Parts: sequence; structure tokens; C-alpha cells
Amino acid sequence: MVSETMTTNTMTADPILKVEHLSMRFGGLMAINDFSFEAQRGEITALIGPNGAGKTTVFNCVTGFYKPTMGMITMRQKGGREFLLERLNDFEITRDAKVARTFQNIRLFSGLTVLENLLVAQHNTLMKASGYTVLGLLGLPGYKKAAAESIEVARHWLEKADLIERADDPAGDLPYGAQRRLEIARAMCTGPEVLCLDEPAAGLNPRESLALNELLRSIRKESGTSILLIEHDMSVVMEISDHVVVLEYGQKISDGTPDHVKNDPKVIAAYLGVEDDEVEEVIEEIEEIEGTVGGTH
Ligand SMILES: Nc1ncnc2c1ncn2[C@@H]1O[C@H](COP(=O)(O)OP(=O)(O)OP(=O)(O)O)[C@@H](O)[C@H]1O
Repeated sequence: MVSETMTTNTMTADPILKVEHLSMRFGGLMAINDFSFEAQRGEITALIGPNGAGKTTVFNCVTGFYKPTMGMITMRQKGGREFLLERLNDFEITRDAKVARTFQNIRLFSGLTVLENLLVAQHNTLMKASGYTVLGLLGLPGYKKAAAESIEVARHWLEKADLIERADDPAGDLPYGAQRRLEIARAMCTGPEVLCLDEPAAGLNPRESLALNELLRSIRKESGTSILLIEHDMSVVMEISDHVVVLEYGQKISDGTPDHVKNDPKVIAAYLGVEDDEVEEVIEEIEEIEGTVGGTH
């Protein structure tokens, strides 16, 4: 029997992230209520749901910005090392577990150049190579090698994000869509195993949206980084995601492939703002209206 909440192929399952029984309470509000899902290694997993459903709260729990009221978030790196993210601080989640994130609102160093933004992201690696001493910065061969490598990494991601021509321009001068890609390139420079993107397509025009899709696809294909995505733009979600999880009022209402989720009456009801048993009726009405409009041409 196929379970109501279909998940991706369990035969080949290799979850990089497991969220189990997650709950988050803000005063009297249960923003997330006993929410569980898995993100598979190397896949793009999208977290969708109406406004206020709790998507950003889940993200904030995964990335250490919030400590969940209850639940367990396990991240398993490709080498087999496991981290219980709910027990770590945000900087440990980034540095040790290798989970990177971007935010709904762009947070670049707008006065620094595009290239400098990518080099700053590799500060931790460079400081380690310096032995945390000024002498190290000046003379250690290990530091020189690490510095050359970080420029190579930056160049690689500049090319992937189609920003190489703008490398020496201040980040703040880039068009909006390019700034979004720069944020993602900057996160990739830290060598993450999981990349969490909070509404990367928000405010993009269709051309910028296409460039974003291409960048995300190339990240999945070439780096093997797993992507966890919150997104309102359904064309982006349906085109690039391997797996979609739907939240409503802090609870999971659907989980499966984009096609499964798209046709799930519970999801349609949540987005239309109607009761489950009214879905068929509403869809018929919409089809009738579409038919009438189509018929006038
Ligand atoms: N720090 C907080 N303090 C109090 N309430 C919060 C806090 N963060 C989120 N909430 C509440 O939790 C609920 C879920 O919010 P959240 O931002 O996670 O939803 P969302 O699905 O990301 O929404 P949107 O799509 O609008 O960004 C909302 O009712 C919100 O008001």
C-alpha cells in the first residue's frame, strides 16, 4: 500500500538531513508542530506552503538561529560523521557540519568587490592556514597555498554564477538577480554539504529566474551539494526540485515528487484557502471559468 505522504524512493534513500518531530513555540503560538521530513543527499528539496506556514522557522531551526522547543535534526556528512544540529550554535553548524545559508533579504558586503565577497567567505580556511599568527600570514608556505586555492575557488564560482566579468565591481552595483547569484556563490565558497536557500527567486525577473535555475542545477550536478530551498515561485520549485515538502499551519500536509504534490488535493486546498472536501468543487468552478474565458477568443 502506498502511504498517504509519499516520500522519495526509499530503496536508494541516503538522507543527509533528518528532521524528526520538530516543534517550535513562540509564546502561545505553536509555529511548528511535530514536523518530520528527510532531505536526500545530492537532491534539491523544496519546502513550500502558504504565508506564515512556518517555513522560515524550520530553516532557522536547521541553521541554528532558533533552538527548537522539541525535536531532533540530524545531519550526516558524506564521510559518515553525524551532527545533531539542534545542539549546536549557528557558527558551529556552518563551520563544522558544513551547512551554509542565504537569507530572504540580500546580505552582501555591498562596498566590497564581487571577488572580495567570495574571498571573505573563505576567511576561516585562510586563518587556519596562517596558524592564527601574523608571521603565518606573511611567511608560511601553507598560507600562500591556501590563499592561491581560495582565489581558484572564487574564480570557479564566479564562472558558475556568470559573474566573472563583474569580479572587480562593487557588489552593491550589481543588478538584483546577479546579487542573488553572488550570495549563492559566496555560500558555495565555504564548501557546504547542505545549502539552505531562503526564497532565492523572490523579486527576480523571468530571465534572472532562469539564470538562478541554471546555477542551482549546476551546483547539484557538479558539486553534489544537497540543497534545501524555501520558495514561493512555483515555476522554480516544480522545475528544479527532486522532492517537495508542504507545510500548513506548522504541520506537514504533503511530501513527495513535484508531480505528486502538485496534484495533492490537500495542497490545492491549502493554496486556494478552502476546506479539503471543497477542492473538487472549486477546481470545477475554475475550469468552467477558464473554459468561458478561453471560449471568448
Ligand atoms: N521570532 C518569532 N517570534 C514570534 N513569532 C514568530 C517568530 N518567527 C515566526 N513567528 C511566527 O511563526 C509563524 C510562522 O512564521 P514563518 O516566518 O516561519 O512562516 P513562513 O512560512 O516562512 O512565512 P512566509 O512565507 O510569509 O515567509 C508565523 O505565525 C509567524 O508570525
